[in-house]
Amino acid sequence: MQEWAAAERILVVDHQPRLLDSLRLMAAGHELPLDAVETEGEARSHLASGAYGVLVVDLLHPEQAGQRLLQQIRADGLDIHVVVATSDSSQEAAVRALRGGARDFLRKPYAPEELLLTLRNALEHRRLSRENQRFQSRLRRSQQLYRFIVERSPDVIYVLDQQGNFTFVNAAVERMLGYPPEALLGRHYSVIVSPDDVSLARHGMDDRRTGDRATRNLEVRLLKSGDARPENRAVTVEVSAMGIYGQSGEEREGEFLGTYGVVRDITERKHAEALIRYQAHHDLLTGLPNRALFKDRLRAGLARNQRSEERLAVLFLDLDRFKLVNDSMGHSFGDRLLECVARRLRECLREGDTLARLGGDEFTILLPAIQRDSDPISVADKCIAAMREPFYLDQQEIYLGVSIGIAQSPEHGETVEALIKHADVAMYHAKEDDRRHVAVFESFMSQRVDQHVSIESGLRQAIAQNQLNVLYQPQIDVASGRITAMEALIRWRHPTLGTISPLDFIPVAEQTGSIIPISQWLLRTACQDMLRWPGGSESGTRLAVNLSPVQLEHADFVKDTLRILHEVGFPPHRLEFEITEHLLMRDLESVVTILRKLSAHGITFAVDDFGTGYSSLSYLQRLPIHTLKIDQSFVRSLQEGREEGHLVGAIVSMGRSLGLKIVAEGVETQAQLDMLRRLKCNEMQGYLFSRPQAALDLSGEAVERWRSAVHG
Ligand SMILES: Nc1nc2c(ncn2[C@@H]2O[C@H](COP(=O)(O)O[C@H]3[C@@H](O)[C@H](n4cnc5c(=O)[nH]c(N)nc54)O[C@@H]3COP(=O)(O)O)[C@@H](O)[C@H]2O)c(=O)[nH]1
Repeated sequence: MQEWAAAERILVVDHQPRLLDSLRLMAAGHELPLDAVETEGEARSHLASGAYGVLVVDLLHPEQAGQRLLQQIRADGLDIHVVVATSDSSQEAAVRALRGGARDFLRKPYAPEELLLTLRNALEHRRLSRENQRFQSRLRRSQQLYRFIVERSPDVIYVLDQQGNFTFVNAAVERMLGYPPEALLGRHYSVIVSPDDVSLARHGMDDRRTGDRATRNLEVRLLKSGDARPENRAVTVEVSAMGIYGQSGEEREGEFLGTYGVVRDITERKHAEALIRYQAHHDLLTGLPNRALFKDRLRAGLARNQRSEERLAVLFLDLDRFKLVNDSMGHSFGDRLLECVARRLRECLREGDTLARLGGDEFTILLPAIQRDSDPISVADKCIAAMREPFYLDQQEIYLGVSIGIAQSPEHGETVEALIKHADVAMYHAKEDDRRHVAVFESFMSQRVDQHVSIESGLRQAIAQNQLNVLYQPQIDVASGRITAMEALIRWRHPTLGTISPLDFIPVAEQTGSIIPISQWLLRTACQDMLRWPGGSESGTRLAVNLSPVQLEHADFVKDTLRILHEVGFPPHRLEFEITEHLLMRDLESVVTILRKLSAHGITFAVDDFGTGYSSLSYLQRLPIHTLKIDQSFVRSLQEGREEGHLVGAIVSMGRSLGLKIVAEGVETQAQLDMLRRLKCNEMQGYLFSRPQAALDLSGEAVERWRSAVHG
C-alpha cells in the first residue's frame, strides 16, 4: 500500500466557480493545502499526481463527474479520504454516498466553518491512520525479527507452563537433539533430560526465580532422540532459565505462568576443556601421564603412605643410546620408537603403578605400595630385560637399553621433589654400571651427580679448548723385547677439576653423544703421534685404540674411520680397535657387519677385559678378532696355585687354538710376569713396563728401560 507523504493535499471538485473561489480564499486564510478544480478532467489529472489524501466532491456535479470519480477511486483502490458534498438532502443520498466509498457527508450549502472542521478532521484522521500504519509495519518487522532470531538461534529457546510442559520450543531443538518442536509441545521437559540429571534439571529448567537469582549456565545432560542407550545419546548443555509472571491484562499481576529458558550445546567446549585438562596432565606423544600428573600421584601416594605406613618407590628411567638413534634416524622415527618404548614399559607394570614420561627419553615409574625391599629392583630388572629386546620399526632392528635409578620413601626422601631427584641421581650411577644398569640411591651419589653435571657441560668445549690429550702405553713381546703395540689412552685436563679419568668422563660422553667427536679427535691425534714417534715406524707396531659401543651405532662410523686414516696417511693394518665383551651383548649381528667392513681394509680387533663379560665364546669365530687381552683382575690375582692361574692358562691355550694373540693387561710385578711366561703368555702391558706416557716421552731411552725390565 502507498505510503502517504507528510504534507497531503486536499482536492475540491465543484461546478460552481464562485464556491471554488471562496474555498481557495478560506484555505489561504487557514493555511490549508487545498486545490479547487471545476471539471472532471482537471480532477483526474490532479489525483494522478498522487499528492491528494482528501477529496471533496459534489455528487450532483452536472455530468455525474462526482459518481465517476468515486468509482474510479474504488476501482484503483486509492487510499483517499472522500468527502461528499451535495445539495441532495435525502437520507438515501447520504447512504449512497457512503456506500460509494465516501467517509464524510456534507450538505450543500455548507458554512465555511463546517467544511473547515470536516477537512481538519479528515486530515487528522489521515495522520492517525498513517501513524497507525507505520506502527503496524514496525510491529510486523519486529515480530519478523524476533521470529527470525528465535528460529535461527543455535540455542534452544523454550517456554514451559506451570506444570513444566513445553508450550513453545524453537527449531534448534531438532538440530540439537533431533526432536521436531511439535513433538515436544505439551510434554514434560524431563522426557529429554538424562535420568541421572533429572533432579539437577529440576532446579534449573523450571526455575521460578527471575532476575539475578534466576538459573544461569546450569550444566545438565539432555537426551538425543533415538533408540540408543541414554549414556550414548547424552548431549551436555548449559541451561539458563527464569520464571514468567503475569504483568497485566489477561493474567493476574504476579501470577506464575511458567518458565522461559535457553539451552546451549556445550559438547564441543566440554571436549576442548577435557582436551586441555588432558594435555596439561599427559605427554601427547605417548599418552602417558606427564611430570605434573606424576608429581600429583606421587604426592597423593606419600600422603596415603603417611596414614598407612606403607612404602612407595620412584624409578627414574633413562634410555641408553636413544639420542644416537634419534640423531641418526630422524625425530619422527625417534618419536615412534618412544611410543613403542612406552607400550613395552607399561606391560612390565601392574594396574596401580604409574608410568610417566618426563620428556625426551626420560620416564618415571611410581610403585605406590611396595611389600618387600626387593620389589622395585625386580620391577627395574623386568623393565631392563624388556628393553634389551630389539625394537622392530620400519624394517629396522633397533637396540636401546635403559638405565634405572631407584629411590624409596621414606628412607630416600619424604617429599615429591626429593624422591624424584634421588631416583634421578641413582639413575646416573646406574648408567655407569655397565652390567646391571640399575642402582638404588645412596647419599654419596649426590656428589657424583654434581661432578657429572660439570663434566657434561665442560665436555662440549674440551676439544675446542685443547683440554684433551693422549697418553700411550706399550704392549711388549717379552720373548723378543719388541713393542708390538701402543695403546692410546685419553686424558682430560679440566680447567677447574684437574685431570679427569676417562672412567669418569667417557660414560658421560657416551650418554651425551660427544663421544663421537672426541673419539674422532683421538684417532686422528694418535695416528699422527704414531707416525711422528721414532719407534713408531718399526714395522708391525700397531696402534691400539679403545672403541666405545656408542661409536659402533653411529651410522657413519666405518666411513669416518677410513676417512681419518686416509687423511692422516696411517696404514689401516697398523690400527687395532679394542672392543669390550659387553659390546657384543648388544647386537651381535650388526657388530659383525661393521667389524667385517673394517677388517676388509686391514684393521684388526682385540677383545679388551677378556673374561669379564660374555659367557658364550662362539662370537670369537664369527668376528674378525685378532687379539685377546686378559683382564687385569685375572693378572692381579695371579698367584702360584690359585684357580685364576688355571683360568689364565685355559684362556691362553684356547686363544692359541683359535690362532689369536694373547696379551695380559695390568702386569705390575715381576712375579706376575714370570707366572704369565710359564703360562705361555708372552705379550704383556702394565705398569711394570711403563705407565701411560705422553707421545714426547716415548724416547728410545724409555724403550730401553722396558727391554731391561723384560730381560731382568
Ligand atoms: N672409548 C674409549 N675409552 C678409553 C679411551 N681411553 C681410555 N679409555 C678407557 O677408559 C678406561 C680407563 O682408562 P685409563 O684410566 O687410561 O686406564 C688404562 C691404563 O692406564 C690402566 N692400566 C694399564 N696398566 C696398568 C697396570 O699395570 N695397573 C693398573 N692398575 N692399571 C693399568 O688400564 C687401563 C687400560 O685399560 P684397557 O683399555 O682395558 O686396556 C679403560 O677402560 C679404557 O679402555 C678412549 O680413548 N676411548
